[in-house]
Amino acid sequence: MSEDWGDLITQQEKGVGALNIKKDDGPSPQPGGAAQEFKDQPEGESSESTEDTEETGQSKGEISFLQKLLRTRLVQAKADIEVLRKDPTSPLYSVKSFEALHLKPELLKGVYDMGFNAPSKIQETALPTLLADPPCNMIAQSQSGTGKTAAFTLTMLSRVDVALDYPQCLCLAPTYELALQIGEVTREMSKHMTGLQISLAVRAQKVARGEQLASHVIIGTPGTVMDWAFKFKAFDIKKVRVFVLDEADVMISQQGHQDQSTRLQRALSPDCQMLLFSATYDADVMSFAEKVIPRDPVVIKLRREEESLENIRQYYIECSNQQDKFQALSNIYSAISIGQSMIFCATRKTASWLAEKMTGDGHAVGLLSGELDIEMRASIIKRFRDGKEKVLITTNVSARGIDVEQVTVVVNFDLPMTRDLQPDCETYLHRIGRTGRFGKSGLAINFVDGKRSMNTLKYIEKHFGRKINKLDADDLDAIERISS
Ligand SMILES: Nc1ncnc2c1ncn2[C@@H]1O[C@H](COP(=O)(O)OP(=O)(O)OP(=O)(O)O)[C@@H](O)[C@H]1O
Repeated sequence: MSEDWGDLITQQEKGVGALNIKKDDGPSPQPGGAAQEFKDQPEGESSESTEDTEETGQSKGEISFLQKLLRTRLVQAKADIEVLRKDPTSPLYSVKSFEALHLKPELLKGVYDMGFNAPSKIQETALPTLLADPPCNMIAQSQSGTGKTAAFTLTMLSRVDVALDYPQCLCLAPTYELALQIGEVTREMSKHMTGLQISLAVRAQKVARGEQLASHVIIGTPGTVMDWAFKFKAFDIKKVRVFVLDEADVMISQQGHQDQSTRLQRALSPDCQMLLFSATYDADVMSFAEKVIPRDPVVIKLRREEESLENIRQYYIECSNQQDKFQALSNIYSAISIGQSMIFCATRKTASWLAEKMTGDGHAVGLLSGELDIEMRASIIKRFRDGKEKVLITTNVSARGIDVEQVTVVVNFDLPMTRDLQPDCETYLHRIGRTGRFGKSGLAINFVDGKRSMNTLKYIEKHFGRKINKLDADDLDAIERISS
């Protein structure tokens, strides 16, 4: 995925046609830019939110996009794959290398240039089927970060004929930012495919009446794609050979998107290859998937990665109030050298208070919270990933999907609770499961202030069957020892 928000922002300034992304020195959200479109969209429900304390102002699309920005690499997924074929006699192919897929040499070069040495689990299972002839429809589910985008991008680029000057591949994404991300991956992967042109069908991009697109791949949001296809007739949807619907689980959170996607799909030629990707396979996603991907799709489901707390040393510190917690935090930061850390607070108010206190103490702190617009949050994530800030203070917004390699310490300034104030073990796992990945050891420190939070801690300890040791915030030697 793109690591450069600046690139994404500048793309909005370009006209329809080939992606011609100008490099930008850093995040420079444009006031009034196209990302502003999101403010008008309905707010999504985050299962991580609680009414008066948490982030409630974000759509699923925004969350998905921010998680992508926080992720720096492929999530390792377990091998448990379920493949449902309508034709039980079909062999289940699997490839262990990109060479085995017999890609066009220029495409293979693009894949290697992106640093992909071998296909991921979902890619190794899906790609042989995706690239087989005759083309076959597919519904594929696997958790975020397992390589789905690369899988369908590769499919589109494998099937495109650069000699033909009209759109042949159409990819729908639920939001502007997600569409731009896919555009970025497609651009990178196709960089050796001379003449290949990509158009972004997002609200900021206009087509003139009567204009005929000569680009080969269109990536966009359903509403704009519909306008281009039906209102402006800027391309002939019947000539599309590969249709991809990405992030179906996010897409269905908006009825309008569902309807638009379905209308577009119905206008496709019957022999167009239709693909749907989703990070989850709840019943509502599957029923939408079956509606929008008819005609015997192959269904691939990859079991969710199970995170483990094995490599993470967990501690708790008893404090009497917020100020006391801050003091404990200061002791920790003075006693151990921390690469990068994330601190989770229950409320925006606490998060802002803490950010101010820590900044006053000379720490380089980023504050990520829901009241900021998406451009600001993207820019904060980029700065943190680039190491410009060592501490990221946040509420639950970023608990999931964080995979910033340098994060060695996670602090629960407040323990995670559900909406009805019960211990939230799942969020705890997502928060601290982000350090200590890939065999590295991580450190999680929990602040406990009072009976309720002590009960929460005990509950979490019991739930995971792993001891959370007590730490004395005034014993600097002990704090020093836990870091070694
Ligand atoms: N075969 C591969 N080898 C190494 N890295 C890969 C490979 N495939 C994808 N990646 C990288 O892993 C990360 C996640 O991949 P990708 O974005 O395709 O996942 P995804 O399943 O589409 O995630 P989401 O559901 O959030 O869209 C990206 O940074 C991508 O560049």
